[in-house]
Amino acid sequence: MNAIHTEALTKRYSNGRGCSDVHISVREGEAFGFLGPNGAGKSTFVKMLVGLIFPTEGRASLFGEPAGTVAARRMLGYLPELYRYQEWLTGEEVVRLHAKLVGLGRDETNRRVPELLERVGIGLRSRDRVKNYSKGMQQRLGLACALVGDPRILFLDEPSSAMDPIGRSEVRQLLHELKAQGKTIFLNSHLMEDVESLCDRVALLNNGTVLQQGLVSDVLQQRPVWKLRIGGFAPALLDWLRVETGLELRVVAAESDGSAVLEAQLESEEQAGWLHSLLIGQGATLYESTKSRTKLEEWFVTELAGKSHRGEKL
Ligand SMILES: Nc1ncnc2c1ncn2[C@@H]1O[C@H](COP(=O)(O)OP(=O)(O)OP(=O)(O)O)[C@@H](O)[C@H]1O
Repeated sequence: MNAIHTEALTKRYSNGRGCSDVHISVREGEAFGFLGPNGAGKSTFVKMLVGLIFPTEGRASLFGEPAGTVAARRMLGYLPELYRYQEWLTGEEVVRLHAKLVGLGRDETNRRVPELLERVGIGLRSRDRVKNYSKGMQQRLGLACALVGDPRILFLDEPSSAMDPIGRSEVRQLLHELKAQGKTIFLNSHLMEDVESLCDRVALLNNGTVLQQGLVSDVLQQRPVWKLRIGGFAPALLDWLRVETGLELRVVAAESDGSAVLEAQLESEEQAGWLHSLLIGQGATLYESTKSRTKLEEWFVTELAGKSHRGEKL
């Protein structure tokens, strides 16, 4: 059974925006990255899964329970994109409140709350009032609240957007630990590196609909970029190669001694070999040739290139 399953899930706000016809399946223990430009509909989709808004059409379930029901909500933890906690309470009180809301007993609350506050990096500040917390601290608090019920599925909407690089790397580490414990993670994020290192699968949303989805490993293998370090480079050689091969070759670096690094997206090792022989045939020296994986960010940009999107700023 899938941890998350949606069929034609659609939310149309009165202004016609939202998201439409989203089909997604996430297996238990998987980390799923939900990507897309600002305003694509990522938060809208998550809000339907956690039961905060109702779909206009379509269906969604968590471990077979219809989204929005008590049975489904019991299984999830949620860190919203726009989090705000009771600023007159201390961090510890906020997490205790959430423990109560998820029905944790006293002993478990007493054990879990300090442990979680420590784990998300609030530790010593847990007795300060939330009004004295920075945005990053409040986001850490939000993570503790999402985790307090030990949920099977975690919905995280930009979980480290307010954090400094140290905070981001701590969150990254925490998410890896949670995944290793078998939690299912649904991650909305603009941080491609985080998605790339954590997620098994991704979907790319644009203007409310899914453009592409698949395994991260497949996406990264789609168009490997080759880097060729050569000697004897001249602009005329590049022009000749472009015409001869029809490839989009780019000069990444060119030195006055004639050495240069060329970059190209190639389909196969054979094509790379052919390019090598053409270069050598033209009198260039091939110092090094390496295949690098396509980064998710390049995929994101390439897939969206030339397409209109809502392009909203945060
Ligand atoms: N309550 C609402 N009423 C009307 N329109 C809304 C509402 N909430 C969101 N929208 C619109 O629906 C679209 C999707 O918004 P959503 O917040 O889901 O996008 P997002 O992909 O999460 O964006 P971001 O990356 O900026 O957080 C946007 O055009 C947004 O302006």
